[in-house]
Amino acid sequence: MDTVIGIIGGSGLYDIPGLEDATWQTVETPWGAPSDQILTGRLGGVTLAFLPRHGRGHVHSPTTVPYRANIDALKRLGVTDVVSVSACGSFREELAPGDFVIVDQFIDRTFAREKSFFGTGCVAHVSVAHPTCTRLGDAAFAAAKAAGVTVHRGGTYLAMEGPQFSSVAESRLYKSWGCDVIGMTNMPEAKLAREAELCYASVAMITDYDSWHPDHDTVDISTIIATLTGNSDAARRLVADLPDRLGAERHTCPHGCDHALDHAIMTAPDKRDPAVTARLDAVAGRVM
Ligand SMILES: CSC[C@H]1O[C@H](OP(=O)(O)O)[C@H](O)[C@@H]1O
Ligand SMILES: Nc1ncnc2[nH]cnc12
Repeated sequence: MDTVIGIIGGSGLYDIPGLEDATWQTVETPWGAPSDQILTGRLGGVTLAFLPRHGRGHVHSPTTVPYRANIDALKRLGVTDVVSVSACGSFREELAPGDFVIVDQFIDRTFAREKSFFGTGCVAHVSVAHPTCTRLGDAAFAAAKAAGVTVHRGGTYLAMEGPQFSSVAESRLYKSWGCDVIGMTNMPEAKLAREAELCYASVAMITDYDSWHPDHDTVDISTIIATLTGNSDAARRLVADLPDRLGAERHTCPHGCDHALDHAIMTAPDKRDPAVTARLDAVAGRVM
């Protein structure tokens, strides 16, 4: 089996220059249209698919990003490994603006999004105890180092609904919970990637200290954009280094990400709704 790398580009990352045979492809899914066309091509001998999470021109808010369509579309294109790149606030002094963090845990505080491919007609429960893939996170960590950025391995990402930033009281609360970074988009994306049996890693690009820090201004969009402008080249260097780390030949994930559905579906085969199972062709076809 071949490795196919999927990159979900967040705020500030809307394209990947330098792909061989680059084509923007329209992909249709049973969950509607993805955020945008998907840029496919070859990089370092590996196939890569790039999806701008908010769409080119930043048209989708964190709440309206079509997360299910995005993950389904990547799966449909044969993607095996998804790396998310996201702008994030920091809850720790030592995670400074400009640094990258390879996130490994999440606290999901979003509440206005569809969070599963499954439901009435075909119920499934996957584990997200370890919501990111260690092998893929290690590759992203090494690629970030090679890209010359200050990068930290491991961190808990608080996913908030947005689109407004947190109040000072909320920011202090999340910090007191032990969260490391905050953003608005990695949930339910990471949960859906697990349901689709895709390895998922998240690269947080720190843009600000949110609103808890006594010596820094509370977060606003102009600070974020200023930091992102400096960060986007480093993010592209990181992406360019990934094919070498992952290799063209894909082996079974040692952490089981690609077998997450093995024992997850609860609904008896004769009780499954055919219309619901038809929608799951790409995501769960392996076990249906
Ligand atoms: C542009 S600031 C807020 C916005 O940026 C982050 O998006 P992404 O994770 O796609 O980089 C954050 O989660 C908010 O959606
Ligand atoms: N402080 C913050 N809160 C939520 N999302 C963010 N994205 C970048 N900085 C953020």
